[in-house]
Amino acid sequence: MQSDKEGGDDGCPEECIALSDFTGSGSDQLAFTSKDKLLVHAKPSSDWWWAELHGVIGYVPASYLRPVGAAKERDEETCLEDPWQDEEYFASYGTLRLHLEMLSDKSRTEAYRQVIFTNSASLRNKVVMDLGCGTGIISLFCAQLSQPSVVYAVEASSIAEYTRQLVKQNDCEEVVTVLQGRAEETELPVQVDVLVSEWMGNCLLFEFMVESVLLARDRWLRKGGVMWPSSAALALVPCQAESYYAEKIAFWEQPYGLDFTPLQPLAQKEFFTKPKFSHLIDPSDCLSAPCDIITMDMYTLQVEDLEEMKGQFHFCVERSGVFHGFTAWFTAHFESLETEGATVELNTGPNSEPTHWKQTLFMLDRPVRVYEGDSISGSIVLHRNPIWRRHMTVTLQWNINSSKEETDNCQVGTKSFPMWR
Ligand SMILES: NC(=[NH2+])NCCC[C@H]1O[C@@H](n2cnc3c(N)ncnc32)[C@H](O)[C@@H]1O
Repeated sequence: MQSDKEGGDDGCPEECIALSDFTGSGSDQLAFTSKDKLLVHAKPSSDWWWAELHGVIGYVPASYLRPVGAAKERDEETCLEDPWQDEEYFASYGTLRLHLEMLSDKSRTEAYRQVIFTNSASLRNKVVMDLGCGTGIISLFCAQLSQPSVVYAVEASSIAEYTRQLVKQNDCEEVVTVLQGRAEETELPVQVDVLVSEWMGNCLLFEFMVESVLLARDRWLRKGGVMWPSSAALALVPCQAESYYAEKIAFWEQPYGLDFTPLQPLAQKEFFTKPKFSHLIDPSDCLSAPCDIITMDMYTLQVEDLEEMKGQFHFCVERSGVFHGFTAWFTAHFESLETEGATVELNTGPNSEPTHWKQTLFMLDRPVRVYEGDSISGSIVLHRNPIWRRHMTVTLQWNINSSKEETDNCQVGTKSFPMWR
């Protein structure tokens, strides 16, 4: 409600600077670019403001804006230079640690070899782009198992210098061309028939390397070309996590005969605010059948879709137990180059061979006893961080519909988990 003085009681109109690009979706949202100066006319809610830019007016996400002249956040200072944190990101891939981890992951690496092997005939004379090739393993599989005309192995980190040596060492120079640089800045001489990449991060999206893959698709994949993976899905299941809960919370009940329970709220905040990466869930800890709550079609997905990925779920509790939280993982599918050919699946869930991603555990603040026949329904939102572009926040909202009247379970809950900022 506007007050009678010049500005409103929410300080409007107020000039704000954009901290990051916002492409917006829906006709009433106003798109803008990082560092644009917008005039905020009203702040109807804490999340969405009514603003104007170059004479156009619409809703904008408040978290993307900072009032002109307001003190810059430390994060904002550093992130305006490098919202992608590329320096440390590509430095981490310039050493062998992560490449050793990925190459040691047989499920992951064999899945890509299987894709190349089962499509070897159709890859003959094809032009392939391996985006983020790392040590070049996928490109070497292509050269070793099939006869593509060329594979452009694109790699931004300094490992690319060694990738060139590996290509030479394995007599693949005729086929594989290593291009050092970010895919977004790489020029290829031709369009490609196949764009292959191993871009999946924890919880599928973390690192947001997928944005680079979508941009390369739009720029270099020829009409009718193939994306590998062709699709990907995020799976979720309500679960028990008794040992993790005991390790982090129950521990304080009586260490060495003393009562340390006043530390439990601190422990819950410290250990359960962020998701737990590399969690190995035992299938017996799943309280229901999992479901795919977010699916990504790599042919139609748009970069702006990545700002906010939403999913709904409805789980029927199949076994009584303690609902400690949710576990998430992903599957990726690689369609065949031949019509009617077999699709290859990379499944990082609890019923498949473990991978280096393992699974991701989201712990509730308070465990809830649930019973067979109960249902847990709700929603998940993966909200990309408007400032730190490789990060996101996962917000889970759930309702427990108990099949037993007498239980006093908390029926509704919601929690947001930063990954990592
Ligand atoms: N599955 C993942 N989460 N990460 C595994 C693949 C990551 C590899 O791709 C490289 N990489 C990531 N983004 C890019 C990019 N835009 N351009 C070139 N190389 C890249 C990165 O340096 C690393 O070698």
